[in-house]
Amino acid sequence: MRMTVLGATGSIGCSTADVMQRHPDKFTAFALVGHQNDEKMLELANRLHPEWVVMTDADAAKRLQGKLPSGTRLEFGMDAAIELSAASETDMVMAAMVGSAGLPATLSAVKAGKRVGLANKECLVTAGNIFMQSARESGADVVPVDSEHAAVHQCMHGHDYDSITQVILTASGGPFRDRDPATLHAVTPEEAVAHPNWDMGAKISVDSATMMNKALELIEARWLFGLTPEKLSAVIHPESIVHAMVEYRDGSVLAQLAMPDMRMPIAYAMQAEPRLESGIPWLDLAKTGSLNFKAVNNERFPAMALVQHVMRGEDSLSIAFNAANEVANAAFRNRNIRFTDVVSTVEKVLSMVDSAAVGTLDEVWLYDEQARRLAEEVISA
Ligand SMILES: NC(=O)C1=CN([C@@H]2O[C@H](COP(=O)(O)OP(=O)(O)OC[C@H]3O[C@@H](n4cnc5c(N)ncnc54)[C@H](OP(=O)(O)O)[C@@H]3O)[C@@H](O)[C@H]2O)C=CC1
Ligand SMILES: CC(=O)[C@@H](O)[C@H](O)COP(=O)(O)O
Ligand SMILES: [Mn+2]
Repeated sequence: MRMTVLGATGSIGCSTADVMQRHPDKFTAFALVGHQNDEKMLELANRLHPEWVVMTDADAAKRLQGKLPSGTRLEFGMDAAIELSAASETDMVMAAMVGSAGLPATLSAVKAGKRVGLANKECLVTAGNIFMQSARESGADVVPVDSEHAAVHQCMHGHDYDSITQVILTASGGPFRDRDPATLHAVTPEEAVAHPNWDMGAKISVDSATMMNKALELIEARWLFGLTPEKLSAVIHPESIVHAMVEYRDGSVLAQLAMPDMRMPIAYAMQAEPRLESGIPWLDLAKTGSLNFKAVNNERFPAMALVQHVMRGEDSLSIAFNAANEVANAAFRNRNIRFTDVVSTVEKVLSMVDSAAVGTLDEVWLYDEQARRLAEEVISA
């Protein structure tokens, strides 16, 4: 299988490279796409010998000139990523850019009917309807990579879809799960990115701390599995060993368990059957001891209350929810706002946006830009 990896230089991209290298007989790199991290890209190119390297940032591409292994060609810009994602030489695209910036190249792969491993949840939150409709039209196989959604996929496989009564995503609760809410305004970006169980990029780590991640994942599940909000819920599970559960009409609940390491869902997306060796540590439940669960407290995590409103509204709300969060999350990481301002900024932006149906990509970008502008205004007010 010839792979194009979008976001190759990131956390998911590097875990994908690890799985590819474990199975050189099955996977080769057609194209690796990064943004600014030319040093990481050089290391990956020397390991995987792709036919193409693309840096969406032109300066980063310049820094790579003359350094890539022979046989690897260099391009720059998002258009090159869009083109290579749809190229006939690409069999599978791993969609692991961060944010709605990843939508154009991922959608290009979907429209070209590729197998798409979807880590980039922001694509579905921003344009779920258009994205899934495009997949139905092209025959693209969209396979979840997000750990909870990969778990749901496994718990649904071979079972009657109409018998599903509830899909339950687990949430670690992030680094501030047990912290006094009165102290949350003072937490630092360093504390927020220190996830207790997963080693991830900075943006998603902050999303886990605010629980925006779980809110985005409920919307992601809605589109991936075609479920109404009533059939979707989340439960706190501090150990991140059970990734999701699917409850059936007869009261049976199927769960998927694995150690928290993204190479497992990545390997499953790359080849579900027969299963691939992924390199993750074996789960030893006797060593783990106990698995704990408790209800999500929406007062501690207001993002989880907001998403209920968003899921029951039209798609403009979902676009604004994501875009405002991207702006506020970055502002927090840049120390321009406090941690507690992240979700309150999203809430304020939502209160300024009409709930309207969205039918085209042009409309998607209009709502996305409007919400970004509003979020900047809220932050600088
Ligand atoms: N990490 C994880 O365990 C999980 C991640 N996900 C999702 O996967 C996606 C990637 O997450 P993660 O790997 O953690 O993120 P990282 O921050 O580690 O990596 C992000 C990748 O996107 C690239 N990138 C950043 N900005 C842009 C841009 N404007 N245009 C094009 N490319 C860009 C980066 O390039 P560069 O570094 O070269 O600048 C990098 O390759 C996110 O949507 C996240 O929610 C989902 C489940 C788990
Ligand atoms: C690994 C993965 O899929 C992340 O989305 C992870 O779930 C984040 O953990 P929490 O959002 O549950 O803290
Ligand atoms: Mn997840």
